[in-house]
Amino acid sequence: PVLKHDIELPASVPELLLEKHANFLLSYGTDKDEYMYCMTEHMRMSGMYWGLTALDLMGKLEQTNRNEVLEFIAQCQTESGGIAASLQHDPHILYTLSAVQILCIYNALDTIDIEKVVKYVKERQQPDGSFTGDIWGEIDMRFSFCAVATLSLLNRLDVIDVEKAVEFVMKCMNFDGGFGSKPGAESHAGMIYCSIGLLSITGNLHLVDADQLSWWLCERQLPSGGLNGRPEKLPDVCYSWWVLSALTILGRLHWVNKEQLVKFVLACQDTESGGFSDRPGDIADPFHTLFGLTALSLLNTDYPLKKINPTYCMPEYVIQRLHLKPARLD
Ligand SMILES: COc1ccc(S(=O)(=O)N2Cc3cc(-c4ccc(C=O)o4)ccc3N(Cc3cncn3C)C[C@H]2Cc2ccc(O)cc2)cc1
Ligand SMILES: [Zn+2]
Repeated sequence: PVLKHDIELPASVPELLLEKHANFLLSYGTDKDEYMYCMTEHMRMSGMYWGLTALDLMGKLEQTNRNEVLEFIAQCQTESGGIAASLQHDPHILYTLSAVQILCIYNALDTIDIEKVVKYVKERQQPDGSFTGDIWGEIDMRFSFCAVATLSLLNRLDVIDVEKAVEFVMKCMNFDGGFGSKPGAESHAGMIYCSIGLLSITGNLHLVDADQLSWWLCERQLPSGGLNGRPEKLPDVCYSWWVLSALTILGRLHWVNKEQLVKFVLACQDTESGGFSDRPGDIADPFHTLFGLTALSLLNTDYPLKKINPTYCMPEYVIQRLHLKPARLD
């Protein structure tokens, strides 16, 4: 039997409900007892990065409490220099990147000890060029991207062995042109974003077969217009980001059907609460809200959204303010 790997879109989809999405994000986490607020404490720093970046894209950053956020980040920096997701939590490279991204958006890098952040990230690199996520030793190519993105935002890529880091990423490339989380792991759109992002920052995009990889990426688009992360999977709005950002860096964004994808993304809006969910009809969250908006930003729609930088997943004006020029194939 043919397995169902796609969804039916409703006949009509709502317009972009920007005010509702802004209110959804601004009120997320105000009720400290709210179920989702408690359930996401372990990734609070990333949740704040997703919400603040989405609000900035909508031109609502001045409605956020800048001082409260900066105070929280400073309190989350630990003895090791690494930054934790929440107070009293352990530091991790995922949350160290999220914190540095937020500080760059607020133009407030001087509110934490940068030298100690650099030391923490440097200590994560292994002899084979790979990176651990924290002191417990888990290796994942995601952490290589986090390390390189964090250090490049701080203009301190000099402290790690970039060549070895690139060597490890290329060991994660598969015969289908895609990338997995470790050598031999299956290709996944999220891992392709991390590897292409790292190669973009370090100026090594010539190492990939752009046509073969872009073909694998645009194969992610389904009849519903949505994109999935691997063959045989259901579409999900966050894959719009992983796939579109990589295709943009590879200079082949035009290979996807823009109109159908825009329709899918708009169908993922929650017209009641505001925000985007992974698929039409599911619960909205800040993670999918950011990636619904970044997809519309990358697709050059007429909606009043700021440009997103495909390599760093941060507003383009912030990357320009930092004088960063991540490479792209044209
Ligand atoms: C709801 O189940 C999960 C599963 C994994 C995670 S995760 O932290 O490993 N992560 C990010 C992620 C976050 C959310 C979410 C809900 C509410 C908030 C508040 O900010 O954020 C939801 C999902 C999610 N996932 C899981 C996912 C998304 N689409 C399909 N799935 C299975 C992604 C996951 C991995 C990740 C991706 C990017 C990143 O920067 C960090 C982690 C979180 C919740
Ligand atoms: Zn998703």
